[in-house]
Amino acid sequence: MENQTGSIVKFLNISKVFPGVKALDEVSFEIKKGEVHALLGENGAGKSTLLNILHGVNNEYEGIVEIHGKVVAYKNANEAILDGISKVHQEVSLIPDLTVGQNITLGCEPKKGLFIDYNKLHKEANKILKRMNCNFKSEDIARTLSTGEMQMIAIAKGLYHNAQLISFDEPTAALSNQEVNTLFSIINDLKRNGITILYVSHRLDEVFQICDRATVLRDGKHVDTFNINDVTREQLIKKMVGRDVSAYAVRKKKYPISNESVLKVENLSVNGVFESINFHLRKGEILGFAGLVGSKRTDVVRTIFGATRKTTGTIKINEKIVDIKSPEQAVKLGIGLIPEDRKTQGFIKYFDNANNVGLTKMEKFMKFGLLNHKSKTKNCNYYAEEINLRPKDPFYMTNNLSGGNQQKVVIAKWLSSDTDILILDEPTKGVDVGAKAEIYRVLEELIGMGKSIIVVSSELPEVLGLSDRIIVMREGRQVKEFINNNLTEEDILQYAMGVGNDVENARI
Ligand SMILES: Nc1ncnc2c1ncn2[C@@H]1O[C@H](COP(=O)(O)OP(=O)(O)OP(=O)(O)O)[C@@H](O)[C@H]1O
Repeated sequence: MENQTGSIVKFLNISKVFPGVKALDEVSFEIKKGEVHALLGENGAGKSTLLNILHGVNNEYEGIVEIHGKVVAYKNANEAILDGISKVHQEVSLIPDLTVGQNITLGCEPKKGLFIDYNKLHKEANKILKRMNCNFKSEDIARTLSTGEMQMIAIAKGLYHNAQLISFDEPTAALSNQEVNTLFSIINDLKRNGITILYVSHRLDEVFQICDRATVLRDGKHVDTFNINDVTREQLIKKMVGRDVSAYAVRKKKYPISNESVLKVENLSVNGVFESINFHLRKGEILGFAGLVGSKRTDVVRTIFGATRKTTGTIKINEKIVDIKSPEQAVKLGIGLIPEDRKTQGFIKYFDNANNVGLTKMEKFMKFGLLNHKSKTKNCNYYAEEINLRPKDPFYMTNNLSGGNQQKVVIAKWLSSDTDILILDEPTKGVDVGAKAEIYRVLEELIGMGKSIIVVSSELPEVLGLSDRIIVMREGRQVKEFINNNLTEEDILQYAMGVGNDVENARI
């Protein structure tokens, strides 16, 4: 029997340099066999780079990786999988038109002579799915499954290859509460079976809930590795950020809200998606939208922004009816939307930070018909400082930033824009704890300047901490509107989950 407390992975002096950035600087630590080990750090700290090295995605680095005491240098992710090192990442890449079983066994299908033995393939895949208590089958087509179920396939793929370690990178970002619970019970089950978990997340509650030990990276350097029970939340944040930061959304000042309504939405519907949405947004107010995954909050704000065509309803800006047919029109009318999917909808791949941050106000940087690069760079420098962009370099290509820093660029683009109405969809998803606090502070500043804000968020403490009023949605319907007076998470959840049925008296 193997030593349960021995290490499965040892990183020894791992360094990795990208042009202009030392992403990892002599990082050394161990992951013990059978533990759930959190890998933590701010955006750009080096977490993904280290994962890529572990999984053979990135094979040019300095230092040594040992698995089970043997030095390894995987040339690609497949070599790592065959050696028992698997990964489940946020954007699970499956072939949607293949069956679940084909996805699980892809590249290593059981064969009968020269041909794939489909009977055996489904039998083996179903055995794994049963072990994981999944309620879908190997024969199902992958495309028909939910995000959470697709993640289960990625885990099953690891188990098919006899995974000894599975890494998870922000696995809960797109999951419903129930799917998160299922995932955690599977992780506990894997752990009981001696499988090691490496867990990357910015959601600290989850880290305290399921992790045994944690390693913190900061600016590519190893800060500490410790038992999670030995630190408080505040101590953990301090290790990550290097200073005291509140991870909670708290409004420091309450500004007076005028009665002037800047946006009015009446009976807005999109056939088959959501119906009869009615609300108004006042000048200087933060209006929160709460609801479970699938409640269609994103669809509502995308429709207001002109990215989806409405079926019925009226939108008024400053009491005037407008017909917003495209996002360009919305921007002209003074509405900005920071989308949830910032990677594909937020920035231009071939632009540097200065161009991306300044994207919505290029005409402001024009002087005598020429682009004034100095003021564009100054604009970027200001916001890079505000939200702690890493690296802050205005000439750095946004596409080469870490995932979280790319998000910060998109957020900076809209914060720096001159929109009167700003809609933020999941503003702090994938954003580190330090930047969260900065974003909350900038939102407060904007409100102080008389702007109006809509925040869609799955993080209840965030909606509760920021909003003056909160609209709760469930399955495409607006089920409750609250004035945020000492509201609790339970108040919101009972409507989001369908326990409360105060639809008739929903508006206050
Ligand atoms: N392909 C690349 N080219 C240039 N620089 C890169 C590349 N990939 C990563 N970097 C840089 O390496 C550093 C570490 O990035 P990494 O993606 O590992 O951070 P992270 O901790 O995973 O951040 P996040 O929480 O935002 O995902 C960052 O400064 C990033 O800009």
